[in-house]
Amino acid sequence: MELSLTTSIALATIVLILYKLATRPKSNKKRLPEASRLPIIGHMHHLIGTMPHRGVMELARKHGSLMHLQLGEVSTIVVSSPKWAKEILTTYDITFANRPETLTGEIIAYHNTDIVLAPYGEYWRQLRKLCTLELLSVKKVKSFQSIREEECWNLVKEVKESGSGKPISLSESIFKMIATILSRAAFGKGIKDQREFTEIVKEILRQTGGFDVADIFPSKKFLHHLSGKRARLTSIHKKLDTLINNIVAEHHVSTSSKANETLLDVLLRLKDSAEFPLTADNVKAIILDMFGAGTDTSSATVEWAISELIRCPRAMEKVQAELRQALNGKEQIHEEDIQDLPYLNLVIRETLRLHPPLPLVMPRECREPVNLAGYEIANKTKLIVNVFAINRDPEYWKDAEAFIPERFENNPNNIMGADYEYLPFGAGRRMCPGAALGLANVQLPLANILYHFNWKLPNGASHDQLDMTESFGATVQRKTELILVPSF
Ligand code: HEM
Repeated sequence: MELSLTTSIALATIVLILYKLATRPKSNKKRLPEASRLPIIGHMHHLIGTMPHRGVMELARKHGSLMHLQLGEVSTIVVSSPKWAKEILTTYDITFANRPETLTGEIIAYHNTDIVLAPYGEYWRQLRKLCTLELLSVKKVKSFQSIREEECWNLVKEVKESGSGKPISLSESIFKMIATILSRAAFGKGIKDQREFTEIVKEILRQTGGFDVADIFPSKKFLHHLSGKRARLTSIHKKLDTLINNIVAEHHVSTSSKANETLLDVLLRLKDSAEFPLTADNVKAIILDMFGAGTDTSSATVEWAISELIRCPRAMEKVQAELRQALNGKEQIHEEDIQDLPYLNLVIRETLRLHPPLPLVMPRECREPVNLAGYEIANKTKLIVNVFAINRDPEYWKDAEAFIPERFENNPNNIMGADYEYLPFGAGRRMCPGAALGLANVQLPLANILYHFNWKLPNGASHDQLDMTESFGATVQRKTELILVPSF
């Protein structure tokens, strides 16, 4: 059979291309170490069935503390050692100062106009300034002291009313208390829809975190519809938007004194100012952040602290003795009473080391191509800093897996290790701006729970039988509710 001239030319071209591909010199670009990968899904199969922070830590232990992960379509670099965290969060911090776009951010966070997800730039810088000067300043955090004290006291009364020796779900009570503290700080006393608002925030937190199919295949829009995620998020957003609109509409500026303003008062005062002009949607996105970033993080920390103390009776006894000696029979605790209690603070720091609520911090994204130690990193590469792995790096931490609050004695750094070996609040430009509020919302609740009651596991279980399984979502929480029996 004779071939036509065109077919012959086409075949010759294909053969030539194949020959060129087969004989082309191998790229001499240095490639980051990585695990074996599969077409389309990349390295996702290594993470199936694992908690992402633990799965990624195991991969890093095999492939190195600076490694590559292909998550579907998204090229990602993973940092898992203090040395690399320091290098990237100092020298390359500005290069990686963006956040990757996510479906949740687009739909829920008013097109990524909140603080957590806003792209690096002038708008985000203004928001951070707003946090430092107004919303999360030391003064503002202090101004909410009486709210914290009242709500902690309400929790104590609730436990007392439920009776000595009767099991209660501390998980539920702690989350409710912290959500109420934030709600009162944001909106003032008793908003009508507070319960519904808290439930929606909880639902949003359930929908975030992990490696969502929509975020690992951002170009495959049909998957976002197929998985039902887009529809779910849209429905949550509608409910949330209506609720915040109602809250704003019913809101009366409660005070003429700046010192006593709620977070919403501050935002409404600034909304039309020349200094921080904000749209109505910007105000809603920022309010949402205060809850989204502030509730689960603090409540998980209080729960993990109590869980670790239950499993370590020696530390429990020591922290309770410190509190009881300092408070000397006092009924209601004020923040001044516990400010300088060293062991309580060591317990909180050790809890945040073993259980950073955001173990993979918040992902970042490269803003331009960069050469990192000889590796070419492309624009828009995602960055994951595995703080969980860093906080447990055996090269930096003796008995890294054990709960030993004393390890922080004589270590003056509170929220960040000098060598980037301790990063529960992240580091660099995008570091948590709410650390002071977050810590205040951990310290007083924990002090109250430990001071007023002794705790044990239900049904006579021994302290080492407490289930410590994690569940990965927006934050890492206990998988099972923390049910304990108080005595007083
Ligand atoms: C124990 C409590 C908390 C912990 C452990 C925590 C931890 C973190 C971490 C690890 C990040 C990511 C940092 C990074 O990307 O490098 C973050 C970001 C953030 N946190 Fe917190 N946080 C806590 C409480 C709070 C509170 C109470 C608020 C405010 C009410 C808050 C507001 C934020 C915001 C707005 C961001 C985003 C910052 C940005 O992207 O520029 N956090 N937090």
